[in-house]
Amino acid sequence: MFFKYVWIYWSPYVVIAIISAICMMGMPAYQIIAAQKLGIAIDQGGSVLVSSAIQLASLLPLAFGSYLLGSRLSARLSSRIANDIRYDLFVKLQTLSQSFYKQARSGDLLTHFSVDIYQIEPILGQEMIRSVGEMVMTLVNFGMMIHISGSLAVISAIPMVVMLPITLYMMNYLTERGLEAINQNALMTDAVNEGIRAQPTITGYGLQALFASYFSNELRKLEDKKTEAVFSFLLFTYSVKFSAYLLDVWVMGIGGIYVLSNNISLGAWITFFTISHSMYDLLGQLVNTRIGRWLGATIGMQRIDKILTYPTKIVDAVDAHALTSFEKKICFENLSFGYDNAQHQLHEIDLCIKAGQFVAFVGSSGAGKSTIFNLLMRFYDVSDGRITIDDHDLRHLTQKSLRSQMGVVLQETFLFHTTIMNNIRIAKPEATEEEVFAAAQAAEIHDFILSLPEGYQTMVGEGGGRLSGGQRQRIAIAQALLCRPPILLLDEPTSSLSAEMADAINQTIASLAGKHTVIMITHQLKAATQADCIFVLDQGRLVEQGTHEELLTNGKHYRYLWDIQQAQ
Ligand SMILES: Nc1ncnc2c1ncn2[C@@H]1O[C@H](COP(=O)(O)OP(=O)(O)OP(=O)(O)O)[C@@H](O)[C@H]1O
Repeated sequence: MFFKYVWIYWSPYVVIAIISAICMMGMPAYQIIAAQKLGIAIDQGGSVLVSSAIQLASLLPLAFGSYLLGSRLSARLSSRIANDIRYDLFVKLQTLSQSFYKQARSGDLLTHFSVDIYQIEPILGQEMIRSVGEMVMTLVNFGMMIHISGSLAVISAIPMVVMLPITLYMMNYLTERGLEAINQNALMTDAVNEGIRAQPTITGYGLQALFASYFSNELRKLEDKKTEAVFSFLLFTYSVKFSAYLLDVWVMGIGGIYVLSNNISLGAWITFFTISHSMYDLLGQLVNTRIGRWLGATIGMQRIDKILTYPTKIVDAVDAHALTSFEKKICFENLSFGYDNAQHQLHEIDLCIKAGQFVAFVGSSGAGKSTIFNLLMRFYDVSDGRITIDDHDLRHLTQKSLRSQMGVVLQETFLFHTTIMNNIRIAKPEATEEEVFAAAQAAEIHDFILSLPEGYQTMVGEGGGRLSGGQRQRIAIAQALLCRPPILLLDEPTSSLSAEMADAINQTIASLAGKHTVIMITHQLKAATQADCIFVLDQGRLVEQGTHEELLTNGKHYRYLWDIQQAQ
């Protein structure tokens, strides 16, 4: 899996990577030459020492400069590739369905962009190039050892072959421990995230001690997981170091026998030993430093892979066509739906909404109102029956064209930390000022905006915090209206507002009907009294429909809900 991503993200930069790898071989190549010169000096006497030193001194800046250039190129490559992954991850997250977000943990998602990519970044750039360079140099070193004495080189390598399965087993063990530590780190981030978001509730109910204890529990688990991961890694690195020292002793012993039996000269043996020492050094680095980082990167990539390969459940059909307008009606035909196969949340719903109508879906909590909304936006596909828009099955339309016919106002408005002008323009950045003013006028917020000292250039604060709930909601309506959508979907647009503010927004909404098809989901019946048709849901079934007056006279469930709400 890791190499699949190496291939994907490296292929655009192969040339630069090769140049960088070659440059980085400057220093190891210098070390081989230095070892050769030393051997020659021992065998031929001190006379060649001065000329060797002069040659080495002139080579050193070249080798060092080339190494620095390679490092610079590979550092750039690391950041570029890490950003490519971040970008793909971000884009993928934008395409994932609501069902993904219902079960995802935000702390975990944020950890992908920080910890996971942080682990991958050096590996897919510098470390990869260094590792390739070190592997090549290891082979070159071994070739040199064979050149000096083939049999001595083979005997020297025997312990490495023995150690290979142990190393592989330990790598596997390390990966598992590392994955556990990172997953626990994500849980800890999640707890912080929740603690910040739930701050008003925590303070309001005096839950600080409870949350502190919950967080401390998560920290303790993190401490355990990290200790295990770090200790197993240390164990691994020490055993590699131990093996490298053992190999030195092994080569020294075997080499001694070779020299004593005149199989090689002392100078050749010193060259052999210096090269083999530098090869074990390289291998030690490769295994200790690089493999540790490689394992970290593999863990990060495994976690990111889950997102990058997460199936996009709602995809456009191969023969999907674009919906260019909405002129007649939206119909639910014998529609049933369940979030999972075990149970349906909506049962056999039949209804029609004519273009230009103002309709409302009402019902008690859990009746299925938001589910209707999710299906209309095609965040999910129906289980049975179908939804049509101007006689086109939603599943045969492109999602983009379907949603371009809709403007959405959600229960909780999210405003970006920028100006009012930019916030209204969010869905149509190219909108002219006049178009923005017209949308704000229709949402009845234009005059208020002009009354602010900086007018449309007023910064709204993080999450729109400098505006009241009602003002935020009107800006959200202006946002939705800017694209002049034929259909306006409103999800509990007044639920968090005062009665006075809710009445004012309800008047604004009613005034939009006719110009738009307004579909509102609300549990506040008062918000629906002006609707042309109210659909009453109960436990996922459409139990009644009609105008407010008709339902008050003939409806049982509606009348029941109305009486309860009036009594409150
Ligand atoms: N993502 C989901 N996965 C599984 N079940 C869900 C999911 N979302 C909602 N449900 C279930 O579907 C049913 C209808 O929920 P829905 O949110 O549509 O009701 P609602 O009428 O909008 O309620 P409320 O007024 O409280 O928002 C409920 O029983 C709910 O538990």
